[in-house]
Amino acid sequence: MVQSSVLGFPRMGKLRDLKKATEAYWGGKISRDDLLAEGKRLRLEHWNIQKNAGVDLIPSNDFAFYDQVLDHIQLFNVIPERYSKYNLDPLDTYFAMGRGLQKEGVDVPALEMVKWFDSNYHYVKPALSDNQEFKLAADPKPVREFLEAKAAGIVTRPVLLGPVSFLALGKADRGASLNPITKLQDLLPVYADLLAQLKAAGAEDVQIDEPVLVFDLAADVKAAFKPAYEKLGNLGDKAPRLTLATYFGDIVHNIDVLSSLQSLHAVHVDLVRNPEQLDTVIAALGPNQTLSAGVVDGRNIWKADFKVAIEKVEAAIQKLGKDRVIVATSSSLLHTPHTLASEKNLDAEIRDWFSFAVEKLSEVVVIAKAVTEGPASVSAELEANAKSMHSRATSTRTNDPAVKARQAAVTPEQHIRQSPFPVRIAQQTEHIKLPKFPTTTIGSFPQTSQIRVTRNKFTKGEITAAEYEKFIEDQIREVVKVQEDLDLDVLVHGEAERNDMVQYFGERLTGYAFTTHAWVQSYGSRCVRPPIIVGDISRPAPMTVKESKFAVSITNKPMKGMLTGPITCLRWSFPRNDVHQSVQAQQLALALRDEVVDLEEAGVKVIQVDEPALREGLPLRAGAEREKYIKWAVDAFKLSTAGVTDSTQIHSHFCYSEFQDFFHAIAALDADVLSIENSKSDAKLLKVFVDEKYPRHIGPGVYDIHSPRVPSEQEIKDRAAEMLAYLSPEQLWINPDCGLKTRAWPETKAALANMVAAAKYFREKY
Ligand SMILES: CN1c2c(nc(N)[nH]c2=O)NC[C@@H]1CNc1ccc(C(=O)N[C@@H](CCC(=O)N[C@@H](CCC(=O)N[C@@H](CCC(=O)O)C(=O)O)C(=O)O)C(=O)O)cc1
Ligand SMILES: N[C@@H](CCS)C(=O)O
Ligand SMILES: [Zn+2]
Repeated sequence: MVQSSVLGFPRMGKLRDLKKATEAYWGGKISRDDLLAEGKRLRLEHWNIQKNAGVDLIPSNDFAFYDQVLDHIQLFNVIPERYSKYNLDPLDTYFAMGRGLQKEGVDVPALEMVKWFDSNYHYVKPALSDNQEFKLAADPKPVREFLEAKAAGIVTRPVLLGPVSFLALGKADRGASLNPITKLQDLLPVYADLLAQLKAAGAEDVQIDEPVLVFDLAADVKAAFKPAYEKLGNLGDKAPRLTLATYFGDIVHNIDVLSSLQSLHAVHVDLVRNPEQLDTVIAALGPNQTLSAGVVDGRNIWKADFKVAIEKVEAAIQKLGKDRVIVATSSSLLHTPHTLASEKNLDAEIRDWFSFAVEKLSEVVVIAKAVTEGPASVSAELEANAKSMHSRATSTRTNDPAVKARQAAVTPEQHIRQSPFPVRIAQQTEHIKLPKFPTTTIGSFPQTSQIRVTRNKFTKGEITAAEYEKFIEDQIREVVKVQEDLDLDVLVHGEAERNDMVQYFGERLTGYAFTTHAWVQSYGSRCVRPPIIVGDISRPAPMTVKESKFAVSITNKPMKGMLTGPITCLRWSFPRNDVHQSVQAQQLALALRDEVVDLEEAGVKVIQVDEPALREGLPLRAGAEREKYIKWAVDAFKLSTAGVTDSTQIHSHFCYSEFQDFFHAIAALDADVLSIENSKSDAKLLKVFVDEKYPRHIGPGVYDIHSPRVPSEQEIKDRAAEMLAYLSPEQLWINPDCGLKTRAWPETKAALANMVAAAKYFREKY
């Protein structure tokens, strides 16, 4: 029998219940026990949904109050002393590491948070000390949650992040210099103990995620797999069987590693992303090993094409037999929204093309049944699926000849600014008039609950468009006044009218569908509702001009227009899977180009086009695919921005971007000013700008915006002084790491006041 399996389920709940409970706990509105009870309720609900859908292998320990990697940091006691020294309740230590804490004598910033592979999910990076010791937590979470499910009559397959990935995704803590992978031998006994406890609790199978296998691995990381799994896979009756899971890429380049891991029970590969790896992986399996075939997309919302999926699984069965194949989601379903059932406003034709997490459970079950019992056993499901596939493939909604004609007419010249940077900056200096060390922010100001509630009322028709517009104008007025009082140099309008920097644009572009409840966790309690690209994209009307024009009209200071770039719009939407992403990016670029030109005409002299997802889209492995991506992605940005005159200053913003291996792409954008996230990284990383003789302006973030903590003026001065070791005073802008939408007003004003004071200090000094 071919079993069905799921690698992980979204944990927020149907109505973002976990977000609400967690934020209520942080705000002191519910107790620790209330929060723990809500976590338990959600876990049980999610296990039952999977059980009722008929899934054979149901995950546990995929739940986390903040992040699954952070769970492992606490599980193995990789807790830096700056957090443990306060002897907080374990849950509060956990949140302090995730989001920082500044309260009642505690003042500690968060651990670094970075993107999870090429997704829009963020994980907390393990930070190891030179003398790092590992210790398994008492009452380990994976065992506790396994027993919790078992008590409810559901035998689950616990999910662990494997030791090699845990270490390879970590780093040396501040002041330490170790290479984390050198600690493998010390970590393995802790895993062995954990596996033994899981087995004793009744777990027969464990899913052990080693997603780093999709990367080009450093030799020492690659070499770590064999000793790790020789130990963990040979614990005999004392341990569960291990299914090693990889996702978001292929493992063909590391296939020798796989061949050496004969102690594993099963290997999971992502056959949505890389179907071509199937034969190589099968050939590397030992005679008793099982293949977990990831054929239902865990990263997108399109219905699986049953015909294609079944063909892949049948191809595996041909070689391995039915008992050695499992049908699975390609990755955890964490990256998909909870259920399509919550969407009441979707057009019926389009809705029929989608499948969210709950619906994907049925997909793995149907595919497993089709290959176990034969297609006749699920003929109705197969027929309905074939109809949906046909409907989408032939729909006129996906095809806009006018968009295609415009794309065909794009010329190389449209990607290039009129003059080179020295000419442009001279004109911009004249046109915009800025001091040295100009201060600015990244765009958004606090999205207060008043803003969200008012928008919600407008969406529900409880207030009129005119009332909402007036409300937004008042918000802009307030934000402009605050910035003037703070004496910032380049102002922003605050983005109060935007629900999200991508969704907002998706809702204004033709070719998109958008949802009401399709939330996906981005980090911690924060969620996003990615709009869905269903067809060719165009801009029926200006999207941001009204608010920017209004903002320009109420101040004498320069006002930045604020747009989300084509690659970020693409990556943080659910993209089409029937058209290459480069085509979708170019369509977005053309729509944004018109918006940029309209903003310029409206008197906006500075325009920022955010591209925080540019780095995230980089193929995970070096090689030709990467270079191709960089070419089309950079072209899309340039196409969107190069329609302006020299005196208009183009900014771009990047957060979450490790730019060391990506510098040439950022440089190729030819943006006049870059603002980049830098406050939690070593300023030494800026050396690349010197080495590469980067000529244009840069604002490396001087403080972290993810935490409510207020940086002191001195801290900001120290940070900027470090930057000046690498950047010239003429180049340096002073700004935060990213937008301020998640912050509250008191900390925002306090932090910006310190930032402006620090900038003035340098202005005096130079
Ligand atoms: C910069 N980042 C972003 C990423 N991806 C995006 N798509 N957008 C981003 O900005 N990826 C990388 C980072 C991740 N960072 C963040 C930062 C902040 C958030 C965030 O705050 N998310 C909000 C939801 C934002 C939103 O869409 N709000 C809507 C709906 C608000 C709402 O909850 N309404 C209520 C009713 C009103 C009320 O009572 O409050 C409801 O529907 O029930 C809006 O403002 O209209 C979050 O709350 O998590 C995400 C990623
Ligand atoms: N302009 C956006 C960028 C976030 S990456 C903001 O300020 O929120
Ligand atoms: Zn940002």
